[in-house]
Amino acid sequence: MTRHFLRDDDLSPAEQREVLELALAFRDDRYIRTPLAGPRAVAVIFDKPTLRTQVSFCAGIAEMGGFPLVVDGNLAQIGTRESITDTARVLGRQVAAVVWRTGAQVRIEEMAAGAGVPVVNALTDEFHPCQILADLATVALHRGGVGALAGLTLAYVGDGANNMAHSYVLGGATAGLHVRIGCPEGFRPDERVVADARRIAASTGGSVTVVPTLAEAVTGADVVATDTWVSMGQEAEATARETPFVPFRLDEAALALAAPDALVLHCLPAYRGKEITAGVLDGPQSVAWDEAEFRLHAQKALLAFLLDARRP
Ligand SMILES: NC(=O)NCCC[C@H](N)C(=O)O
Repeated sequence: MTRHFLRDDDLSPAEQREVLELALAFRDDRYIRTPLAGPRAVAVIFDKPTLRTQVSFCAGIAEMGGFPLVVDGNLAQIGTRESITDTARVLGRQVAAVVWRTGAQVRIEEMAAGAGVPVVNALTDEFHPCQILADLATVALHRGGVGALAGLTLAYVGDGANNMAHSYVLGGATAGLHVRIGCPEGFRPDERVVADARRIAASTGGSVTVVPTLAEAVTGADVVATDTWVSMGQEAEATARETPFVPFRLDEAALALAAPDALVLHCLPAYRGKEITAGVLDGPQSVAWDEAEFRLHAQKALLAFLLDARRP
């Protein structure tokens, strides 16, 4: 059966652990698995800006023996020049897997339905599951392994309605984390995603709570995360998207509420002085640079898992 990674809960808790263990192993030895040797091509398509995601997928695919075929979404115009379904059928006959950064989640669902090869979500408006794998692997590295994740409290503050928040909710629940989202009213996560995550959390021992203040989210947390207040595609609303989030800025006073050794995550790009202060992002508790490195290891682990899962 062809496996896809369109949202965080496409991996079961056991599968997520397997991928995270492999991500840590790839950190120690970049060439332990080369499932794309041949080389086989992987299409890596971007309908939105990218730096980390493009570099980490391309470097990772190359390190696994494959060929990263970057497709500029502006040229391909998927869904406009050609239907998503027709594009999926064409790509599936030519490449080993499809990695796509696009807008609405339904677009990547349509791609997965027609491709016949693994499809990976490299960020949509709704989810950013590859980033959460990198985040979880980073926390595991600093907290004594994948087995140490369950039971930790992760606080995310800022835009609770964006892709990162949704993926923290789902992927965090899968890992058995207690996920606390601190966000303004009007920027809360999708209730359906929260409900799905709570169902998962019931089996992993995790939990999901959405709270209206930064302090309620961050106090005592083991991990504190934030993200831009203006996600890609929301640039026109940038001014309106500032005032409601100011009380949710991750600054030194906010971090002082967390556990004394709390780790700070930021998926980057970061806007110092907006959602996070320079002192926190560049400070001793920040693991944002390990997190950026783990995009590479985690995505290699994911691709290796998905490509293996296809073998009878
Ligand atoms: N490291 C990344 O891939 N960054 C993701 C940026 C997430 C942000 N919420 C956005 O959608 O623009």
